[in-house]
Amino acid sequence: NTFMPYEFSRACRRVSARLYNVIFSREIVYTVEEYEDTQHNDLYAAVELHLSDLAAATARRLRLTQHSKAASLTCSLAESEGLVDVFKGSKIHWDFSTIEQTQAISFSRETVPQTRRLLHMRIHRRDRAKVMSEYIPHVISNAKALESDRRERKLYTNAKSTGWWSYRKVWESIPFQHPSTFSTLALDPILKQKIIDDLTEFKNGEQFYKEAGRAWKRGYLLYGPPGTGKSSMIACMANLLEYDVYDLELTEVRSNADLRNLLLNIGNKAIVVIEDIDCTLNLSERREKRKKDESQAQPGRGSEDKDQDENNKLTMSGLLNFIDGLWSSCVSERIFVFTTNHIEKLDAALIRSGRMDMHIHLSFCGFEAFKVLAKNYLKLKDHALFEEVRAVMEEDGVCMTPADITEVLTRERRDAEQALICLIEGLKASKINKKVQEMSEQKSRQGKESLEEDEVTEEKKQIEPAATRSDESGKKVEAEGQASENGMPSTKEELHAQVKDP
Ligand SMILES: Nc1ncnc2c1ncn2[C@@H]1O[C@H](COP(=O)(O)OP(=O)(O)OP(=O)(O)O)[C@@H](O)[C@H]1O
Ligand SMILES: [Mg+2]
Repeated sequence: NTFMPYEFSRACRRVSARLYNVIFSREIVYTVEEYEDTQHNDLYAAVELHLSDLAAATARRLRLTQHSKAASLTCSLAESEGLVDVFKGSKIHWDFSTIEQTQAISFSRETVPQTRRLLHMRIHRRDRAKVMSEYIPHVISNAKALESDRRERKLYTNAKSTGWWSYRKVWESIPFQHPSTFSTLALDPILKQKIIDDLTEFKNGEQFYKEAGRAWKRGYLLYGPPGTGKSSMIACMANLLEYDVYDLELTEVRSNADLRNLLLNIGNKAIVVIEDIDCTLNLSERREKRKKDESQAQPGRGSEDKDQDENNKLTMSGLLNFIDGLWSSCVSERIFVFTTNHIEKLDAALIRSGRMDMHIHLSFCGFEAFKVLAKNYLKLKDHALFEEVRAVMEEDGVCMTPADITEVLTRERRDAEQALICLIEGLKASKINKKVQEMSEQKSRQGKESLEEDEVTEEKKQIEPAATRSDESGKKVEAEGQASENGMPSTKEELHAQVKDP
């Protein structure tokens, strides 16, 4: 410093370093800094995540981090530590370093940390093009995949919409931790495989949907009696695809605008669920009820608000647009699942292909499905009583839902044989119950018909002269006599007695 001014020595160093690089070194060094000005550099986070596993396996000094939202730990290189990543035959050297900043001045609201973190990538000159065009995109996509694996999945439900102030937070969430997976789901193996294949194809189908010009979304309608595993299957889907679940409670949605707002706040990689759609879909009835409630609550409100009410309603077309309108295509990788116990009650427009692409019927437990339950609940792969279970299950009229069966197996799980005996008894009883139910339904149907006949006769009585009337009533008594001679039991006890002792 005494003999050579600082500026001159710095210029000399620069020139000599450049000359050395040009003449001798074949390396190129890229630096990825955590913050560029005050902006967080996404590439830094991607590289750190990409190198995490490699660092854990090869580096000797590491930093361990647990982010509040991440499910697992992240390993990263410690100060001055390095590693070598190999990509398509090229070696990529990564080193980590930090620079202590004496002062961090920030004019924006974001604060810049005092320590600047840097990752240096050293590559051979000949690999420059390959690294830029292939390696860096590979690092980014790998980091994305890792991030979705590691992040904690959420179960969202729509908050009650009470007015404009609730727009800011339309979904409330808790961590999604349902243990149901396709290996624990009792279902016919062929159907199960078909569903898994369909879901996997959907997840990997970004290119296909783009080329076909379709929005990257798919709809599943799950229908069947209560307790056949519809809700469980949604959990299985979420666990297989690693998507968040948005459980949409339609009864809390006031208008189409609210519904659209909810839709816009759903991220990608999401399963949007509407449970028991047949119960929540009676939109017109619900609307009337709400209007009535509101007018009761505010008696001053009169017809001048009618027009406004018309605009503030949830309609079927609003729901159809929610599923496949233009707005629904804004975010990709989304699955819609509706469940119902009564598919016949649903509007054909709602369940047409394109909205509900796959209709999945979940029904009573078959033998193959039972084997899955026996394995999960009793740890049994085979047993001497299995054949008897199969025989009873295949008998006509035997029907137990997986939920009923899991109840028996849970109760008797300490003694597997006892559990199977109870199950066989339960299956046999279900047959009797079903017959009793059918017969009582038949009887109530007949009762209704005869009531209608009575009404017709009553009307006739009023029209026809008295002489004819006596004839008709005579015939009717005769007909009733025949019905009881046919042996139709009149009380429930009689029905039971007949079924047990035919
Ligand atoms: N297919 C199945 N495999 C394994 N367990 C099942 C299955 N179906 C039902 N269960 C068990 O029964 C319970 C109830 O099932 P679930 O809630 O999935 O039925 P659901 O079809 O959604 O009924 P609902 O129509 O009443 O909503 C679950 O907690 C699960 O333990
Ligand atoms: Mg359910």
